Amino acid sequence: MSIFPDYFAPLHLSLVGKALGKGLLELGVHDLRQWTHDRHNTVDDTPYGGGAGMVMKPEPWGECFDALLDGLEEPPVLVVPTPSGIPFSQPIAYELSEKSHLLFACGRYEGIDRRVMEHAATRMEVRELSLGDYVLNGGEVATLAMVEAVVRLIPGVIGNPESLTEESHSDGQDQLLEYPVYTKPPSWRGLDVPEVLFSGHHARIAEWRREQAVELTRLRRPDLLPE
Ligand SMILES: NC(=S)c1ccno1
Repeated sequence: MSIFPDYFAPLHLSLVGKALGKGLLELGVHDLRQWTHDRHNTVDDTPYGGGAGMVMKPEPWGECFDALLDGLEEPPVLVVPTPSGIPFSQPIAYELSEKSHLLFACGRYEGIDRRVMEHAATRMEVRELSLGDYVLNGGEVATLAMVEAVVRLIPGVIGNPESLTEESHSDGQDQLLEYPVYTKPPSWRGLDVPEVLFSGHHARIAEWRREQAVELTRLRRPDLLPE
């Protein structure tokens, strides 16, 4: 749900697009203005208590929920991308990938009237999630990122599911950052591929990759290292 539905055209590309084509998931993009009734399709108003900017009115959201939940066998999960949310993470992506229906509420302006999330919580699970400690102009870009992170975990979307086990933040990597990867040529602009990767000695290669992952994590994300 967004006032800029065209933001989601990229979801018809690449892996998500292929998954849609294979029927592994369905995608609906809903223009919130469809649930306004004035000639200007107004979705915002001035904030109570004063302050800069505008706040998204609750009425269009409520009517949008009514329409989208109508006829659903079970309630969806409402995901609200917001800088004030719980940090989005790979474990949360896995959790969401197992849900049957996700709704993404893309806020704009100074945000969505708080009563929208309070009302939504009476009829579905609500997850206010943040991509990081920075502010975007709206929830659309964050939704694109979250949808990609979630959809790629749906069985059948990624050709080789093994590749999911060795990437950063995966269980197969103990949530460490991913080790460096190389391909041909063996030497490029004076830079050589580490010899161990030519050894054919799988145990040594695995050990080297683990060491690299631990070192990279220690340098960049010591918070991810096991206690
Ligand atoms: N950091 C996130 S998710 C966000 C949403 C809107 N602005 O920032």
